[in-house]
Amino acid sequence: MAQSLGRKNVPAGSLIGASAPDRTGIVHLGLGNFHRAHGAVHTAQAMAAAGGDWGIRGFAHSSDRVVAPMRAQDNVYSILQLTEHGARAGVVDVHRDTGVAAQDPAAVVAAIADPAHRIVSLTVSEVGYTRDPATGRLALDRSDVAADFVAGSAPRTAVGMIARGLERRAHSGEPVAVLSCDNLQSNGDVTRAVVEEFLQAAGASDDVLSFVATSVSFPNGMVDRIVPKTTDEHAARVADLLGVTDRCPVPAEDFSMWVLEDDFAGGRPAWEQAGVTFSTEIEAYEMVKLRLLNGSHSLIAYLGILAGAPTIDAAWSQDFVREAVLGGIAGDYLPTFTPPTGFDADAYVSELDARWRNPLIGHATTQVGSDGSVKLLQRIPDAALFHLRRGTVPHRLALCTAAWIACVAPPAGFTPDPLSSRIAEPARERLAAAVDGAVTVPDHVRRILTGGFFPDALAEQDDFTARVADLLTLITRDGVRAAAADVAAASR
Ligand SMILES: NC(=O)c1ccc[n+]([C@@H]2O[C@H](COP(=O)([O-])OP(=O)(O)OC[C@H]3O[C@@H](n4cnc5c(N)ncnc54)[C@H](O)[C@@H]3O)[C@@H](O)[C@H]2O)c1
Ligand SMILES: O=P(O)(O)OC[C@@H](O)[C@@H](O)[C@H](O)[C@H](O)CO
Repeated sequence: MAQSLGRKNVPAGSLIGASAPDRTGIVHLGLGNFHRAHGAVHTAQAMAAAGGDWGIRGFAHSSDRVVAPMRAQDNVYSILQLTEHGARAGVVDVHRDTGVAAQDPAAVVAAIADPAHRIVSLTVSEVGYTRDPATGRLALDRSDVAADFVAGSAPRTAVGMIARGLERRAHSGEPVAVLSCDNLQSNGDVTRAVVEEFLQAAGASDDVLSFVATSVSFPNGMVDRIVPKTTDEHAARVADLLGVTDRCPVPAEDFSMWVLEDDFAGGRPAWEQAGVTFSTEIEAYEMVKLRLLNGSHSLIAYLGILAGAPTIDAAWSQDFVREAVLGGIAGDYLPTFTPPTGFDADAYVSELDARWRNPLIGHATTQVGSDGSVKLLQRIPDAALFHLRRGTVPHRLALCTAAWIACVAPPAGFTPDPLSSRIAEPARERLAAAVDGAVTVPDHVRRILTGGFFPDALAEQDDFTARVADLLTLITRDGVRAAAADVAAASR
């Protein structure tokens, strides 16, 4: 049996970038697969190029699924890079300490307050920002959020932990950047807004509010690397390639992109020497990523799930999925924003084609389709409103919405493919309550679209509601291919 991976057992030539020094300069919340394959890798490469005390103190939110195996192997792990031409593996050694936030929230607060830490980075998922879907503001009425307002209580939400950490840090006044690496439009601005809303609701002092306003930066950024969940096959592949056993490897595509606003109040690693782009056009990059990639990803996932496709590449190989997605990119998404300077849409779409086609990635449609009630808010309403306000209906955005409803809140009498039961949807119970007693598909759809799951501005658009209802009717009566065919015909 192969030896276990550990700091003293890193196979020769396999280290990605540099090992971090013992001093930590970054606190990371959301120690999952994406951070380990993205921010951590770019940081290891930046330290190889220019040094720096940028070791990472990483916290998972509530489970020790990643932390326990990482600790057992000195917090090193491997990246299994999966390309169409084969796989290769490398080892990352930048986490100097790991923990579970829910088990020790005081440690998170203390780490954020510690002046040695100059960046607090986040991959807490779209759900972790605890926002109200209808308003986009911090959901003050949620019980977990409200519980965190109580002075002296141990915070449970990510926003509560960040706010309490900054409140304590205000004593030293040391500047720090809070860096969201989640798939949210204007992710830095959103993070600042929810943290400041928290502090105001919790009665923070003017000194604290002023410290956060002037000495804490919240850079916006676009993050991109497809990083699926780890399977036993990935671990076996790593053992073959590296000759050691890794209990928590991370599979990833070889593509990686990170575009950041250069606004780091406490300094930053030399990421510009490690493949990261610094730009003043972040919003445009976010639009490209969140709409063309993520929005399309959701459509591929829900159409695929309804057609019984377990992975993105299996769904993407079906003509009706490709036609709907490519039509959506050209007709529903590209007209809605001005891309960054020099952006080549054809090249970008060709690259997406290759990335989605990659058979080694095995990205589960149900992973991409999970948390749709929160993820779709980034991917559908603003783009849909762009068209609806000009008097046209964005058919593929309506199709994505109908397919999501068919998967997670199916109308009475319709049973979606069994794959749909593997979708983690935090709003499942609230959706079921909203549609309880609905007698027709249009009534079912209206209850969801006006039930606080989407912004009011979209809920008011009767044409959109009607089109979603038409398409959901087709999905339930004639199948998902018939609905996609109807969209194709309507878009000609
Ligand atoms: N996986 C990808 O391909 C990818 C690509 C780009 C961006 N992202 C961003 O990274 C996020 C995480 O993806 P991942 O692949 O690491 O997932 P993951 O399941 O491996 O990790 C998710 C992390 O988020 C934390 N988390 C989950 N719910 C939370 C909550 N309510 N509050 C606070 N923390 C919470 C968990 O503790 C975990 O550490 C995504 O939601 C997305 O915003 C992921
Ligand atoms: O991150 P997830 O797994 O919650 O959602 C899957 C995708 O839509 C998305 O994460 C993409 O894989 C990613 O954004 C690519 O950069």
